[in-house]
Amino acid sequence: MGSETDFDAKNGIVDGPTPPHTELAALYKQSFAYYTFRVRLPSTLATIADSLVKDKDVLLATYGAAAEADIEQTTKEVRQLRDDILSNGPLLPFGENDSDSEVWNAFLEKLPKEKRTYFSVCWLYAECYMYRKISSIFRATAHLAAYDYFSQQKQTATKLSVDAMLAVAKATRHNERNSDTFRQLIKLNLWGNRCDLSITSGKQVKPTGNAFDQVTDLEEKLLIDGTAEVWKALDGASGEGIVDIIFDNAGYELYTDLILAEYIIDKGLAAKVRFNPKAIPWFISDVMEHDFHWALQFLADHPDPVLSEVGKKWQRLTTEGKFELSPLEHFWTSPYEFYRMPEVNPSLYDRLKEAQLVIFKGDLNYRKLLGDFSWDSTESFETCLRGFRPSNLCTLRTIKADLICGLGAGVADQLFAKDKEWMLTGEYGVIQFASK
Ligand SMILES: O=P(O)(O)OC[C@H]1O[C@](O)(CO)[C@@H](O)[C@@H]1O
Repeated sequence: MGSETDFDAKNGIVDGPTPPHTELAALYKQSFAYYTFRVRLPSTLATIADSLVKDKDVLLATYGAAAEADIEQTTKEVRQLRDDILSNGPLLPFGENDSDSEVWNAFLEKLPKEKRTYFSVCWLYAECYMYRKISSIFRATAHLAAYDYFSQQKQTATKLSVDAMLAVAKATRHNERNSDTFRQLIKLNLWGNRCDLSITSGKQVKPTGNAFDQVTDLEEKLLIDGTAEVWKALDGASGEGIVDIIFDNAGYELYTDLILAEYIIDKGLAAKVRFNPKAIPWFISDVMEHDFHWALQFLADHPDPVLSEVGKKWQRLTTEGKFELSPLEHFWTSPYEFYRMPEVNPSLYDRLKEAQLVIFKGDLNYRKLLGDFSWDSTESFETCLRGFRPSNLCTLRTIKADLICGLGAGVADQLFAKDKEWMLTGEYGVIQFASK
């Protein structure tokens, strides 16, 4: 690879920030997208390839000796993908016949030709493409097609969170139905989104300290607090309804999702909470179906009786259908912004319409709600949703990408004056609500 300057010149990189009211893209050198494609994602890919080499014996023991050639092939292809990104290669159609290939290929086909490379296309599309591409490398093999190459990292993250999980479990067994308790739990859930593995390119972060003290301490970092409206949407309803949670990360965040879901069921705020997992390994730590079941079993088997009781209770709620895993939807792992859901996946949109509240977790879901666009920071959330209003909806997001809306006048400027990287660290958060 040539020098940074050669790369930038060759690929028409613009030396500046993303202009206002523009699609985010790695094309802008001072954007987080540029750093993501130059540094973070190549590092994620290197970790996958290195782990395949390091874990070879374990993989052979699990998938059989015949998997050796697949391990070599996938290692090679993942490294190739890394090189393709570092040389701003093209986004090519998927060759295989998987259920979502057609949707992906139709999407790629509609992109203007000059925009079909990692650094020229919208950041959201390129990053989703990369995770879909990794999945297709493994799916094409005879023995590793079902292998979740992120599962070890997700399980380690869960194990590292046991102290925090136990403290939360002990503090939440005798909750009351009231807006104060709900406020604590929704904020606990919001700050749980700090623990995602993709912002750190896979480096583990152990949640420490008392989670409820943190909720209080972090109050000034919560830039928009729509909790009261969310509570109204739940408390004012019949209790017979459905709440959908569009999952983000496994580990501690998933645990706090389930703590909130348990409260919603136990306090009669809804009859069912439906969880929406990812169909393929996604952004390192996103929850897949097997992560959900693994987490419940991990808790149920835990030697600590409080955690074990929690795990068994959540398994029971799942058996009773009060916790429900929604059918897998490839839409969540497609490149589409959510405002395009009614056209691309009308049945999913209709399903979300059944809910009294839809909770979108995390930074990537926020990017998909807003459509990777440099909105004015004071633009209203409703405007930025571009008509996506299947039901009452809210977003619980710690800020890890350079886009936002709904802030008061001058707030973003003050934050930039304090720290020019304030949008990239997960230090700040928002709870934004839009009614149906
Ligand atoms: O797990 P989350 O909160 O969706 O965050 C996903 C990550 O993906 C990004 O949106 C892009 O890589 C980051 O900003 C963030 O680190």
